[in-house]
Amino acid sequence: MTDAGNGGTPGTDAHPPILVAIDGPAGSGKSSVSRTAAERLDFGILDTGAAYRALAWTARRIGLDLDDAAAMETLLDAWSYRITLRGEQRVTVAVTGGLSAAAPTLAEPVDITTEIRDHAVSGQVSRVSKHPAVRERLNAMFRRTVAGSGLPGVVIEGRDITTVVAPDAPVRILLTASPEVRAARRAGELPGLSPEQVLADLEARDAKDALVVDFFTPAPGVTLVDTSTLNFEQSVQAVVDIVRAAQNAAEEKSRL
Ligand SMILES: Nc1ncnc2c1ncn2[C@@H]1O[C@H](COP(=O)(O)OP(=O)(O)O)[C@@H](O)[C@H]1O
Ligand SMILES: Nc1ccn([C@@H]2O[C@H](COP(=O)(O)OP(=O)(O)O)[C@@H](O)[C@H]2O)c(=O)n1
Repeated sequence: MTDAGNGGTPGTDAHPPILVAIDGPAGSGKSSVSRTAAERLDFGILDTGAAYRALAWTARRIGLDLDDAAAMETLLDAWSYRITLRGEQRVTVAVTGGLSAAAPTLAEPVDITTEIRDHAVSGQVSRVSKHPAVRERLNAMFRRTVAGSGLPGVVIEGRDITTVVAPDAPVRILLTASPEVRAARRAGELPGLSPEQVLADLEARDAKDALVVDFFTPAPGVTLVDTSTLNFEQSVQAVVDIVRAAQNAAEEKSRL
């Protein structure tokens, strides 16, 4: 498993980046709102769900049992993963070492940016993300990626960023919206599926994911942003305002 990013030269940054941790359930706007907010702040963006999706995609491609924690750990040993932290999102994976015979087409990096959004991957990804050992290894990769990014700041979004991956981040936000609003947003992206089917799939995935991490209740110190009645622009502005207020407060404190 290798670290990922195109944000800078790893290991050469004098200051660790300012972290903005954002969690929330599917369809709350994490990816899209976080990405636009990061652009406005001139920060990078790390979409952690993409790694779980990419791991599930790779395991399915090789024909591994996603419920088998040991098989997922063996895959991680041979897995090379990269994601961009700036600009258009690109996700690539490769499989080397002992597993490469089972996946000859993955010997060189393959771009799976589009494939990881497939409905089939969304339906299976919780089988991979439920394994504590997988989570620990991906979390360590996320921390290394951010620390070595060379960027002034990184917005990192997922399900357990505010609580596990970066509990000390100076800004921590939980984005929520009602299930109906989240399903309606997702249905807009999946024209082949009925809104009822999208709502059922989304609630089923949230229920499975919530067995492992709590992303519905803000942990102490985490700011709740309910986007149910906010449009996209208002949601982005709410996040940017929280980050700017924290930056101003930190500057004020350093002057005292
Ligand atoms: N506040 C909002 N108002 C309207 N649409 C939104 C809002 N937030 C997100 N969206 C749209 O909803 C869809 C799902 O958002 P996304 O960022 O993929 O959610 P998540 O990453 O939390 O699953 C996207 O099409 C996005 O553009
Ligand atoms: N920090 C994270 C991020 C994602 N995930 C898992 O990865 C899956 C895909 O995450 P995602 O953020 O791409 O999902 P969406 O909310 O965008 O649909 C989730 O359903 C979780 O199973 C996780 O367990 N922890």
